[in-house]
Amino acid sequence: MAVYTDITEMELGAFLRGYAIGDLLSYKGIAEGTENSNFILHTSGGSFILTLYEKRVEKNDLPFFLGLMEHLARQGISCPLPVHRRDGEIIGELAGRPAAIITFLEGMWPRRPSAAHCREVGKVLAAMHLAGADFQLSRPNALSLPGWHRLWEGCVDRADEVEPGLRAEVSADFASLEAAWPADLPAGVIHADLFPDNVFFLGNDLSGVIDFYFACNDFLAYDVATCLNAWCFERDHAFNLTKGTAFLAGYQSVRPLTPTEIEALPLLCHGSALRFMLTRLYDWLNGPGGALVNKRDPLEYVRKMRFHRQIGSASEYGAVMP
Ligand SMILES: Nc1ncnc2c1ncn2[C@@H]1O[C@H](COP(=O)(O)OP(=O)(O)OP(=O)(O)O)[C@@H](O)[C@H]1O
Ligand SMILES: N[C@@H](CCO)C(=O)O
Repeated sequence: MAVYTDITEMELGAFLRGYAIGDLLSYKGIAEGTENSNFILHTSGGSFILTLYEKRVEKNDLPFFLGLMEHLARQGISCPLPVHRRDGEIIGELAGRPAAIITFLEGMWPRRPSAAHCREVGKVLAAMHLAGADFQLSRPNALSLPGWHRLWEGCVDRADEVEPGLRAEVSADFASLEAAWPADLPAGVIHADLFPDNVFFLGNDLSGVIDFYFACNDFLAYDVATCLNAWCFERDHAFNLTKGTAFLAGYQSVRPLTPTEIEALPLLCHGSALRFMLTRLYDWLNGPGGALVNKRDPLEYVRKMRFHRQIGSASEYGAVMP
């Protein structure tokens, strides 16, 4: 569930008087998502998403996230456009939380991504990387190596409860990834969480990208690695080379990867798999409500870590050297 903070019609009415988006016709909470409270609003001016930002999102980061959406939308990327209030601001306050309204995107996220979906995602990821190049704000990746360590400290003592031997396995990964992590690859603004549930399609056409709340500055190829993990594995945990090839070809049709980026992919995929394993493991062990609702499986990502460890070259993902 993702309505942590409820709002009354009166509160919402007062909040909406700050905007020029017409009269409220209806609103309801959205069950999907895990981080923030989201509502769909129908007004005489159209449909919108209202988000109340919960604990995990730093208020100081909101100008980066919302400013990025506005920047990308203006560059032709199909993503939500933050709605400005009558006073010109895009961040307000509702029910004691920072809150914003963004435009509604039509479409559905693909429950079973096809190679055609993967190709389109590759293209839009590369287009976002190019469009982000002249975005003026920056935000370091809070979930790179030092952030992974902080998460791990919160789980290490109980890791073996999730799978015996996990503690030793992950500790060894930290050592090898830290020793080899690249220092110098093309960098810029990355989405950092471009999973299928954050990409909408109308049929086979990509209609929009949402959820920029992990966006940050990091290696562009790290975003490529995250998508290989999120889009190109099957439910039985096997890597699908056809999907990997389609995703990378889509990406490279818009922004060719450098040979150094391609060579780094196995390492970046391994690191990105560790990153998502860690947030999942942390939530699994420390999240609210014990073992209840909406918890994502850390072991899915342990399997991906194991897969990437034995990769010899990025051609095994479908990458073609320029
Ligand atoms: N601009 C939008 N247009 C249409 N639907 C949207 C839009 N933004 C969000 N949604 C809907 O709200 C749901 C939750 O949004 P979002 O993914 O941003 O939430 P979240 O709490 O950050 O979740 P998580 O980080 O776990 O994905 C989405 O699955 C989608 O159904
Ligand atoms: N995409 C993340 C969830 C939070 O955005 C995951 O699958 O672990």
